[in-house]
Order: sequence, then C-alpha cells, then structure tokens
Amino acid sequence: MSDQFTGTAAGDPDAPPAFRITDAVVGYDGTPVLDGVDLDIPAGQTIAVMGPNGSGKSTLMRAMLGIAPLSAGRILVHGTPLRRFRDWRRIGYVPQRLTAGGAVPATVREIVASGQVAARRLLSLPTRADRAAIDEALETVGLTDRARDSVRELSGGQQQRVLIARALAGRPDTFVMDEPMAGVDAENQRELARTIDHLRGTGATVVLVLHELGPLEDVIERAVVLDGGRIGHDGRRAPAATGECARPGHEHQHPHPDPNDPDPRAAGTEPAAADLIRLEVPGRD
Ligand SMILES: Nc1ncnc2c1ncn2[C@@H]1O[C@H](COP(=O)(O)OP(=O)(O)OP(=O)(O)O)[C@@H](O)[C@H]1O
Repeated sequence: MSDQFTGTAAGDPDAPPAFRITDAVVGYDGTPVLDGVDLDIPAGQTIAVMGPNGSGKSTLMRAMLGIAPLSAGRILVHGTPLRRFRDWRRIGYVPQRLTAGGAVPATVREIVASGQVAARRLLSLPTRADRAAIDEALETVGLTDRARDSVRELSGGQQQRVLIARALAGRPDTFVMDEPMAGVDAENQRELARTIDHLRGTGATVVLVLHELGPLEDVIERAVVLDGGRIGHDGRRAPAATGECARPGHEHQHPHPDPNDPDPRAAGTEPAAADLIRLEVPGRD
C-alpha cells in the first residue's frame, strides 16, 4: 500500500485533539442515550469505543460527526466547534452498514467514489488523482475485481469493505468506523486489521466501535466503554467481557432501527432516488 492516506496531524505535538467531547447529551424523543459524555481523542490515536447493545456507541459516533444533534454539551473537531467545522474532507466515516435489504443499485466503484464528495467541489469531475485514490482504496480492501459489480451482489462482509474503501477514497486523516468488523469473516478481519494498522502508522486518528477487539487487539491503543450514558471505563485495554457478550458464540444484535437501513416500506418496490444510497454524510444530515 502506498502512503497516500497520510495523516496531516502526524507527528505534530501541538495539534489539537481530533475530538474533544465535553458533557455531551444526546437523546431520542426526550430520553437521553448519552448523558454527560466527556472524551478527548488526541490526534493520531487509535481508540475502540465499546459497550453493550444500545449503550449509545453509534449515537456517539453520529454526534461526533454532527449527524445526531447534541441537546447539551460541546464537541470540538480538530479544535473547531462542530457547528463551525467545515473541513469534512479530513473525516472518513464508515457507517454501521450499507443496507440490510440490498436496495442499492449502485456499483462498488460508485459507492467508493461517493467518499470523495466532501473533498470535491460541487459537480466537479473526478481528477486523475481522485481516480487513482479510488483504485487504491479498492485495492486496499481487495475489491478491485468487483468494482463494476452492483453492491447488492456482495456479501455483508464485502459490503463492509466497500464502506471502508469509501472512507479511504476521500484521503482523510481521521476515521470514524462504526463496527467495521461486523459480518466480516476472520481472514478479512485480519486484512482490515492490517489496513487499520497502516492508517495508524501514517498518523491517522482512528475511532472504532467494536464489540470485541479480536484481531485489532494489538492495534488498539486505548479502549473506552460506554455505560449508563457515560464513559464507564477508559484504559489501555478493554475490561474482561462480562455477561451476555462473554458467552461463547454470542451474536451481537441490533434490535433498534438503523438509520442506514432501507425504508422497510420500500421493500419490493423500486427505490425512490433518495433511497438509492442511504448513507449519512458527516455534517450534512
Ligand atoms: N434514530 C433513532 N431513533 C430513536 N431511537 C434510537 C435511534 N437510534 C438509536 N436509538 C436508540 O438509542 C439507543 C442507543 O442506540 P445506539 O445505536 O447508539 O447504541 P449502540 O451502542 O450503537 O447499539 P448496538 O451495539 O446495538 O449497535 C438504543 O436504545 C436505540 O434503540
């Protein structure tokens, strides 16, 4: 892999934290999910955000990207208050999943290219460098030979790799990945761990929602655990798994609505244009 994905904050001891989250409160329908979260993520750190189902991990990622609004508190992104932050090209977001139902008629390459939207001026055509970055992102996740295929022909794990390539294609220095290992087989998990290790080596900041560290054990520098709407653990290592998650064969469940799922009302019908790619864009939603 070349070093095109180079963190601009790499080695800069004066760089502000990638994220500074102070007393953040986020709720749905008046019920707080995050209830006073304080978290500083230094630029260049590789950090896992863990916690039980429904503890607010995705909500925290979406709040950090301006997708889920804060009802109280404050978030700075690379030193700038979130509402004034405009440098979204620095951020590569890997949402939890592409689609549950496969109502996405776009090709793999089109989805990956959509990761450059924040970096490009409205309606401008991709440059040679943009196309090279897409090629490289596809190669990095091992999907070059699937570039022209519709993403709905891919397995869940391959779709996850498409989402990672989409984040890489924008050449950001800050990655927010919501369960990138979900549905990915063991071999591809190891491959992804190597990619993330490479990103870390370039000085990128990598924030990952994970259920278990798995092959990322040696790559993760810090693990925080959400509990009761706050950070319940913050350390070099994750605490030992307890309860349901520790059970052999435990399968992680998503019992609540996923904003990236296609609208179930559209099942069996031609998707409307707005439904073609149901992906949230940082700072845009
Ligand atoms: N768009 C939404 N509208 C209403 N409630 C929501 C929405 N998104 C999440 N929730 C609720 O907020 C709580 C936290 O959800 P969130 O997805 O942030 O948790 P999580 O820790 O990422 O869970 P999981 O591990 O299952 O992905 C859950 O109770 C969930 O049902």
